[in-house]
Amino acid sequence: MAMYSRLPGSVALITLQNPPVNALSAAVRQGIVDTVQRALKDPKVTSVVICGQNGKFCGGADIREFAGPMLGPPLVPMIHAIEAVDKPVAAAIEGVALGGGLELALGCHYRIAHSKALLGLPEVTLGLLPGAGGSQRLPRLIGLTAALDLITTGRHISAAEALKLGILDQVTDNNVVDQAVEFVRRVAGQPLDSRRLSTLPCPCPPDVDSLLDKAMVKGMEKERDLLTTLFNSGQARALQYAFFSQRVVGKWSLPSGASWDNSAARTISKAAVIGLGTMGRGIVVALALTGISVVAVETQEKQLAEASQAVPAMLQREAGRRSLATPPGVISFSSNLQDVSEVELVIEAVFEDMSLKLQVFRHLTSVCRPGTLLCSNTSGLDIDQLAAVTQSPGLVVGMHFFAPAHVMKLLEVVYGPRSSPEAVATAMQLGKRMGKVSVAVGNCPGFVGNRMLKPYLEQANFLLEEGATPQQVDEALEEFGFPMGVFRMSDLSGLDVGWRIRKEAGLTGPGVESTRTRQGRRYSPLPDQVCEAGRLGQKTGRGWYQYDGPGGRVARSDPWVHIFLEAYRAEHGLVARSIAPEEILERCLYALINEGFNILQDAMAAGPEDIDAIYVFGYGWPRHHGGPMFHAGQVGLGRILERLQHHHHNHPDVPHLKPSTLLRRLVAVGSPPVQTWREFINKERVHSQL
Ligand SMILES: CCC[C@H](O)CC(=O)SCCNC(=O)CCNC(=O)[C@H](O)C(C)(C)COP(=O)([O-])OP(=O)([O-])OC[C@H]1O[C@@H](n2cnc3c(N)ncnc32)[C@H](O)[C@@H]1OP(=O)([O-])[O-]
Repeated sequence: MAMYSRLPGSVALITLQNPPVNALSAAVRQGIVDTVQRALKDPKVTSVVICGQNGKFCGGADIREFAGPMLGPPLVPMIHAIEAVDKPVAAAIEGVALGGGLELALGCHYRIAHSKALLGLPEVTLGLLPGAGGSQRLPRLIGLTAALDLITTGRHISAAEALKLGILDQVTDNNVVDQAVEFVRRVAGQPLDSRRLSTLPCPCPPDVDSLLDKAMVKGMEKERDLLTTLFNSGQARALQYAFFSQRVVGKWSLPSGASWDNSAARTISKAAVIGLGTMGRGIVVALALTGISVVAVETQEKQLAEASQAVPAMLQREAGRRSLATPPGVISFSSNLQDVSEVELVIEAVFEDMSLKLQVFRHLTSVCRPGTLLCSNTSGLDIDQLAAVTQSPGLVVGMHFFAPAHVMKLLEVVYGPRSSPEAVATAMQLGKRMGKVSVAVGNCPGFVGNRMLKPYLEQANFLLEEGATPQQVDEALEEFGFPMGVFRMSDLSGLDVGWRIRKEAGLTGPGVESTRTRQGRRYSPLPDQVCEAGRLGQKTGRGWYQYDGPGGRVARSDPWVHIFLEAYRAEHGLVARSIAPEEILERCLYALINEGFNILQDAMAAGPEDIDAIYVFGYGWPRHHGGPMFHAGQVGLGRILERLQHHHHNHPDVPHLKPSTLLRRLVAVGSPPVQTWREFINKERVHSQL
């Protein structure tokens, strides 16, 4: 909707009304068309101001409408009509003017913004282009180079930057509507031709040839054709899904019925971090950046001395990167666990070893005030076991950060069977304050992300046994869109991490027989043998690849690995075959997706959006493929099921390839869209089908 009012002094005010961001829904567009007409017809009105309700100008086209048929007046002619009005029209921009919101403002003759407003054309992040004249008006206003930067990056810019670029006519710290009204009163009666951006020539740099000039003449038509193509593309659907899944996960719910809207979070102002290795340091920085006072504890003196040098430098760098003032003096370092007695929340980030973590939790529960939340940054250990040694098991949750913790956006908040809704709500809210995408997940080995990673890694190793090279596997995955294939990623994270976990699980180590079947299923000892050869990845300069030296970054193919793989295959009587990239993708990705279905079935994630957000924000899953579960829907659930059956038939000793019951059930009911799975799963659970 849009509200019309006449202000004293012949100014018409049009207020967009569509909470929370005044997106340009069909009703809003209709409202704008009607109210602009009214202002035009009213002879007493000499100028018009368009603003948005509740401190937000406009968040753009209504993304929720993209999935359905186009209803109501289209955006492009509506904006053209505003530009053609012969009374001055100004946009009063508060909060945001993004996408179609900025395009609407560019159709107005003047733009006045509040100093805190953000502007941008983020369509590219949704797989679209600024298709309501933005790709045409912005270059005409600020030149090709600056416009291309904004359109291709989709970045949000401050009002100050927008003023400098020439997008805005005025920036104010005061009431923006009042300023805009005063502005249009002042300019009423002045000629408007030079303010109609779509009619202006484009200020091109001298080296742009005449071809481009011609292209600009047909720009509006080209924009429309390209937008139509993009609207129908799978990538745009995936990117729009990713936008919403990021928001859906914030509305968490637990099987107990506790959820974001019925559980109160505590606001934390004082926290402690125990253990100042790589993860602990990152967590300290992430907390400090939100203005929380942090007691950073490390019992090993050498590590403490190093951390107290490194952490302030990290904090300063990260604050600079985010254009924030470094919060002064919020971190205190200590070697004494006793010093955490006054904090409201503790995050334990010691070495991933259950007995050590248990020891820390026993200590914490005796040192901390009653009511202190105790969190563990474990990447897969049992939260319930940790809770069991404390006085208040309800106040224990997992906070699984991803390295580097001050940079990576994902946070898995792990609830155990005894975690209280308040503890989950507090951890979720704290994550949000730290700028993370927090996802609530159940307590199972590896939680969600690492649990799904296991079958993925396993398939990659089996593919090496069967004839692939690490490069071939990585290339197939990188071609799909991962920034790094599985072997390059493993080299980066360190091969000893998984090795230690396999040793603890009794899968390898002294006394374990070196066969390719362990604990009743196919097992590849390849990664263990690479570690036994002292090759732990980038940190040792050798792993699945070779590097220039320890800590080297550039992966190069290593003849040692090829000789090693040949010898391994010969020893086990395996005949190498040529493996197509399609098989590599199917085996790695479908095994991972299948585990995703198992996780949904086990209620360890509330819905497919949770899994997809985890993979996009924590594991480099290409955003333009939406996430593993969304991708499954796009490939077709029937096809995924059929291929899993095929691979399981060929490898019956690999349980991860056995299609999950949930996948079968979804195919049986006609493969409904991913957005409906949550409801389907809940119903199936009620009827005990899962
Ligand atoms: C022909 C067309 C061409 C045109 O060029 C195409 C476009 O304009 S493409 C569009 C280009 N525009 C963009 O890409 C801007 C996308 N939006 C954003 O970047 C952020 O939402 C914004 C910065 C505006 C606010 O951030 P914040 O304060 O952290 O708040 P938040 O993020 O949590 O959102 C609050 C609620 O608003 C909802 N919602 C938001 N925007 C839209 C929308 N356009 N539509 C519908 N809904 C939208 C959001 O889902 C959430 O809903 P819920 O049910 O409460 O979960």
